[in-house]
Amino acid sequence: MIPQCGKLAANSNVAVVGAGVGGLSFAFFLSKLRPDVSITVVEASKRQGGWINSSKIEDKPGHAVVIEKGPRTLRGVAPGTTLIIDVLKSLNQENAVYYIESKSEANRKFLLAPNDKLVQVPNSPRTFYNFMSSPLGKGFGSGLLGEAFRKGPSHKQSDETAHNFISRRFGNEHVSNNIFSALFHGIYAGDIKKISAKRTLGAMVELEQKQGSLVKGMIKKSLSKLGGVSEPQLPGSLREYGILMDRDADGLLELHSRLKKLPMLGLQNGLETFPKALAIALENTPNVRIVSGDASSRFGMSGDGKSEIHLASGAKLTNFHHIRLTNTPGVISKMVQNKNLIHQLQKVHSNTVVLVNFYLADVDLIDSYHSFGYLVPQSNRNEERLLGVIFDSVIERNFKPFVESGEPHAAVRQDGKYTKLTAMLEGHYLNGEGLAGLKDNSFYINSVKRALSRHMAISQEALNRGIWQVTPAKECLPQFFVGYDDWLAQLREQFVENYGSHVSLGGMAFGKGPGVPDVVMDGFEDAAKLA
Ligand SMILES: Cc1cc2nc3c(=O)[nH]c(=O)nc-3n(C[C@H](O)[C@H](O)[C@H](O)COP(=O)(O)OP(=O)(O)OC[C@H]3O[C@@H](n4cnc5c(N)ncnc54)[C@H](O)[C@@H]3O)c2cc1C
Ligand SMILES: C=Cc1c2[nH]c(c1C)Cc1[nH]c(c(CCC(=O)O)c1C)Cc1[nH]c(c(C)c1CCC(=O)O)Cc1[nH]c(c(C)c1C=C)C2
Repeated sequence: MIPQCGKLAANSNVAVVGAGVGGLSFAFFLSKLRPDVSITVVEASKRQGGWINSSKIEDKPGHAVVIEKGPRTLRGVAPGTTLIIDVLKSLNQENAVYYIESKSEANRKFLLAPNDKLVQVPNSPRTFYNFMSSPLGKGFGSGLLGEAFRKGPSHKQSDETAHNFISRRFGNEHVSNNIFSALFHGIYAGDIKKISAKRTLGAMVELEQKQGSLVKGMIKKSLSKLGGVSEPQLPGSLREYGILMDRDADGLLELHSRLKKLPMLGLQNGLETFPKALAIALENTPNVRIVSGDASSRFGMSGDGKSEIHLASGAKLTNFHHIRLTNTPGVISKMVQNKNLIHQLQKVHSNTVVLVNFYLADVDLIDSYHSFGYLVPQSNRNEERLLGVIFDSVIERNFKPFVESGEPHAAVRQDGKYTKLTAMLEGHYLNGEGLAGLKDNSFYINSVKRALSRHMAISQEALNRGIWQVTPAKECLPQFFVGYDDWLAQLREQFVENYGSHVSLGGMAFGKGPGVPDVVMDGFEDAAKLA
């Protein structure tokens, strides 16, 4: 987000706080658009990539296995994914791109019913029948049939919880408790009963406000599409990207048209391949430097219209015309001095997710549940406080090379069987206790073993033979509370009051959404506003 501001003067200095994918993308695009501008990226840790963290273990001498400790897939439909793939192409790394076909088993998803049975999310008449016959189907059929006749709120309200919105539209709370609460676990690690409907279900909220109901709105939208088969168009942000970055418009349109039909994509050696490629390109760019292992402790205006950053090491970086912050509101609140700003930033809580990675060579324990994975809705008793499980080995074995010259994915080449999965726990369940409530690694490993045995009948003996790793991602996912959009508008005003156009905000909490594509697109758009 950049307040309405002028372009950077020639030979300006810009600082970027954070070398996650948001900060690296912003720096990359700005360095391309304005090679005269000096850019300093300040990163607290010694590694770059932020929550994107593709680590490696060696299960046999010389055989490296990628273990994802953060994101691993990108949704194809997001315009930001087109940007990511096109940047990888410009860096001659298109061969690293893999995709999952819509009809692939890796695009199936399961939900855990209250009776601890895994039920596939419908993608065919048979799976629809099975789903509706399960406890998860309660209230869905009647809710959908009556949805078009249920009125919206008597008064236009600014915001409400996603739970209230869904429950009003379906005329019962079962659909939220059984289905939508699981999706909110799988994206926000959050509690649907506390998250903003406007921020997370904006398109649905707009349909109710404008068309009176979701079904009416979707029918109207479909009919309008039937009216005129329009030529495929590039979204505005991609058109701007093509022009400013001198990318072939037809090629971009073809790329975007192809990507938006793909449910998800991944990268060889993990998603970290993208931030790594950005960091290498930046390190080979004149006027750009990355300072790693030294946190920004505070920043502010230095009186001459410039801004400065104080580092944890005691060093001070001065003479900046613009500072880009790409951290969560809680982290930023520790860097500012203004009490009102601190108070406003501290209103946003970020949930902690505990990731438990499991790998076992030579045997496929996932067997009849081959899919992307499963999510646990709030209607399940869920004593382990499990949010969901991703079946990485199923995803990897179904990856197809995005370009013809691309090699089959290592998992496919191997053709051997193996089990790789990532369980995610805690999230909003930890909120009552905070970080002090985090348990030790063996507690989480045992919780996942119990859950996998109960949900998938995987034997404890097999689970005991595998490799386990536990990674607490502390305060990683900002929670979009009810009224978040109004909060963000107020925060933007406060930043302009305090820093004019000298500071901008990027990253999960301030842009279009929490996903990598959103953060990368925000980075491009805001770099373009300055350039
Ligand atoms: C468990 C998990 C799973 C996810 N899965 C997906 C997925 O499947 N698909 C998807 O699209 N998205 C996913 N996401 C979201 C994705 O990780 C984020 O969108 C993306 O990584 C955000 O990047 P960022 O640069 O905005 O922030 P971050 O990655 O948080 O980077 C911020 C950087 O700032 C640094 N920093 C912090 N404090 C300071 C300081 N004081 N000074 C200097 N540097 C500092 C940090 O070390 C970090 O490197 C997932 C996130 C999590 C946590
Ligand atoms: C079980 C917990 C979690 C899983 N992923 C995340 C959590 C907290 C985090 C996360 N996952 C995605 C995003 C980006 C969302 C976006 O706006 O792009 C984030 C922040 C991706 C994602 N996760 C699911 C879907 C349908 C998507 C979007 C498509 C994609 O990018 O692949 C649902 C889902 N998440 C998890 C599982 C096991 C699951 C479905 C079975 C893990």
